[in-house]
Amino acid sequence: MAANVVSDHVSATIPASTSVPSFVSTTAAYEALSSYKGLISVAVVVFTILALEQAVYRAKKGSLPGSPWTIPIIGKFMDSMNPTIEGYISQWNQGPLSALSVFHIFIVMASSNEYTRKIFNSPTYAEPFLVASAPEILEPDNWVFLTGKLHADYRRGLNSLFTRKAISTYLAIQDRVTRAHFARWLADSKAEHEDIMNKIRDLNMETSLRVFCGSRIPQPAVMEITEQYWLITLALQLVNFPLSIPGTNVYNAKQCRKRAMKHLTEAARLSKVAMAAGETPECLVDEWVTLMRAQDENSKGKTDFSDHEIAQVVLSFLFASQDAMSSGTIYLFQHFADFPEIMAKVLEEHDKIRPDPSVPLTLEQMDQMPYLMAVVKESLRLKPPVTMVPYKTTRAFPISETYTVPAGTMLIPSIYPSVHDPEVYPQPEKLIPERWLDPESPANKNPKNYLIFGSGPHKCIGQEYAMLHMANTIVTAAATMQWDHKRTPDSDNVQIIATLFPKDGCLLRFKPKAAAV
Ligand code: HEM
Repeated sequence: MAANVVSDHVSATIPASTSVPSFVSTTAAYEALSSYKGLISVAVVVFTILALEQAVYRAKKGSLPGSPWTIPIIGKFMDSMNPTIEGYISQWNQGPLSALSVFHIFIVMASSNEYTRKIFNSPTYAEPFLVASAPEILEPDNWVFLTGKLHADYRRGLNSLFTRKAISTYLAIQDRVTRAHFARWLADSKAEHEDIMNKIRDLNMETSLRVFCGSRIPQPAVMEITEQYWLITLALQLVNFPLSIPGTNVYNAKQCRKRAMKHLTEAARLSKVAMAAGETPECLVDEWVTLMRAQDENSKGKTDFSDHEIAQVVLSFLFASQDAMSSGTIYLFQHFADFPEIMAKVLEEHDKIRPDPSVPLTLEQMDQMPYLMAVVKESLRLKPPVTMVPYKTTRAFPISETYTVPAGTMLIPSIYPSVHDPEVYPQPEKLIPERWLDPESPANKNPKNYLIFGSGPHKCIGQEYAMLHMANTIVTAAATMQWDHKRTPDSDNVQIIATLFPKDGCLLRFKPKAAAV
């Protein structure tokens, strides 16, 4: 019926002079109108969806600053493909909380210290939300995905791996591995300056694997994991094709994880055999197995870790540390070269404590080098490896008096603004290690701003180990080698590959030190 009405109307509008027979023109017009009508219907549906998208975004955004509209469908996808620190700063400058959306994922970013800390410390409302592909990469039952009491209990079982006593035994391993890498850097040193990104990544990976697994993991396995780990870093970018199909970053990372897990599980098995045979513990896994053997049912936390679980924990440590440690170490090398007066002061302090640089440093000696530790702390502050940590709300989160973050929102506490706050760190863009030496300085009076390692129940478990590893690496490098930095217009610019790196990769040239052993 309706069709007739339309066709009558259309035929009436066909000019009488047309040479086309009227029944043909009527049918053609009818078809044209039908497809026109179809197009209109599609347009109405699309328009409704887009309007709904804007309405949902605006409803969730509420009073928060941020674009009043979201770019249809993709939101700020293009920005997240190529993140820049300038882009983040402009988002943070919008307010202590601001909104954006990427592919319908509603995101609230916190820039103030107050809100950032509140997110880190509100486990009943928000939990860490690594990248969407993380469960594929690490396996969904990896302990890093646990929450609440389960997480706390599991983590308690791991705390013994990072006590001062444990860390002091790792220093000698770190020393041995880093010196072997320095020797190779010197042997391979060319006339031109070279990008040190890969050198540092390799050094950190081998150090970590030897600290965690000692000789329980054979050298070819160390090399295989070191060579392939980059595949995991690539899959960790905030935006990635989410499915694991051949050729995608997530698929490649998964294959890399499978190979790494095979080696790490075997290392755990060998460690259990060696400890049962009464061998002396020589690495983190050995210490852990020894502790497990000594624990009884009254011990707190989880104590019965299988080979697979041990391997998963080691993998989680690699996952959490490799990029951040590489970022922190690269900037230390760059800062030591760019500020020779700071390097000279570190060496002056060091030479009194360790006159013979061929001997590994002990933890007690590290304790006697406050200036060195201040430089490491300040270098991390200036270029925080982790600028923000994605969390997700598990329920509506009344974060302020005027705004409640909806359940299921990606909520991002940002570290960078807290450690660049000019009230707490005057001249925040300058490397000033001395700010950490005066107990009355605003930096020391406001420890809550130093969020480099997070805060709350998920605070970095490897913080002390990481600081000591980086301090040991840089001071031993400075005591045994010389290097100069080829500065480029990009040396102070930042590229974000999961963590922060100098945009030019940091071009250095190494030489042996005349008096170095
Ligand atoms: C410069 C080096 C490092 C930096 C800047 C860093 C930073 C961080 C940050 C910001 C977090 C999130 C904290 C939170 O959500 O509150 C974190 C978590 C974590 N980090 Fe680190 N980290 C570093 C090195 C390491 C190392 C060496 C290890 C292990 C040996 C490690 C293991 C972990 C683990 C397992 C977590 C998750 C803890 C949990 O969920 O309970 N990190 N780290």
